[in-house]
Amino acid sequence: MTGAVIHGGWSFPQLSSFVPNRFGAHYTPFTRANRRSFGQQKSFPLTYLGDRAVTISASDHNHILKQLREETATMHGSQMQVSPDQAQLLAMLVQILGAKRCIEVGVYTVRILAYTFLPESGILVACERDKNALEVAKRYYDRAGVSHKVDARHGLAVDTLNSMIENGESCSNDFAFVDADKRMYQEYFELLLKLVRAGGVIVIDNVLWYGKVADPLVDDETTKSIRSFNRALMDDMRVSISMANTPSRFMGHGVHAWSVLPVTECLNVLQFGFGDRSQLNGKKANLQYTTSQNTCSLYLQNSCSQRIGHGYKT
Ligand SMILES: C[S@@+](CC[C@H](N)C(=O)[O-])C[C@H]1O[C@@H](n2cnc3c(N)ncnc32)[C@H](O)[C@@H]1O
Repeated sequence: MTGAVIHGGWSFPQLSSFVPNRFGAHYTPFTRANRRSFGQQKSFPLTYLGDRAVTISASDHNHILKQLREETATMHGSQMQVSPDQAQLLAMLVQILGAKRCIEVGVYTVRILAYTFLPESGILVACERDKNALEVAKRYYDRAGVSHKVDARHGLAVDTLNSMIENGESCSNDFAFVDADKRMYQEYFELLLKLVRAGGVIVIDNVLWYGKVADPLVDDETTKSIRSFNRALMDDMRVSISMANTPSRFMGHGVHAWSVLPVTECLNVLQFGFGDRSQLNGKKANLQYTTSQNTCSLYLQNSCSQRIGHGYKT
């Protein structure tokens, strides 16, 4: 096969030989990967693994958090809440870091677990533009007994972050989590680089955006914006980065990739997204596809040959 790549016993044509198929209309555009309906594949469906990961590593043992999840599930936008395993990873980072001052950009209702690890003198600045969601979050901060550690700011996150800088809070924060408007990621990042101290951690969610950043067929504004943010980060000498893939039951897409980006002067940043870091660098990305009788799957050549896209023959 011309241009084939051998990986893990499989032979895949290079992505470049796949792309023209779009124009030849051999395949419909990719859909989100790893849904249960794709469970006939040779690899384990990652949603299943996600379910297992949640079950074995991060059950909602905090009953207040569980109630919050249940209430949130009835709300508009409930799919936005992070899964328990992801929340637990954040909580562990906050704990390991010994964070005292945290910033959350895009709160919705959840994430209490992370901030229960803040010391009594600790503070979370919670930026959220949705008043209703923030009210729910505040009610549960009360119930969890952490409301004295939360400075809930209703409004646009950029305004809140700018006002913190104006108030002289630069370099005084240990940890930040970014999960609001994806098209604003670069702006949030620049502001947080000022606000978070050297040696702190910045966590960024959804950087691979359901695998769309690696799908050449997707060019909506949000995806393009995340792509360009990711590219900029790869070349940003102020940070060093890392990404962890975590399965996500609640997001329903199997692979949920998270990465950590430390700043050169030891500021650490963590990205969450979908897929693998190799997706983020156009030059290094090594995407392949494989076909069966009726389907076509897009793979990343990484340690676990993740399937990140799926299409059907037309
Ligand atoms: C994906 S949800 C956050 C989920 C939450 N971080 C969690 O982990 O469960 C995104 C939230 O960001 C908020 N948001 C979006 N754009 C915003 C902005 N420009 N300023 C403040 N909040 C924003 C939305 O209202 C929404 O509640």
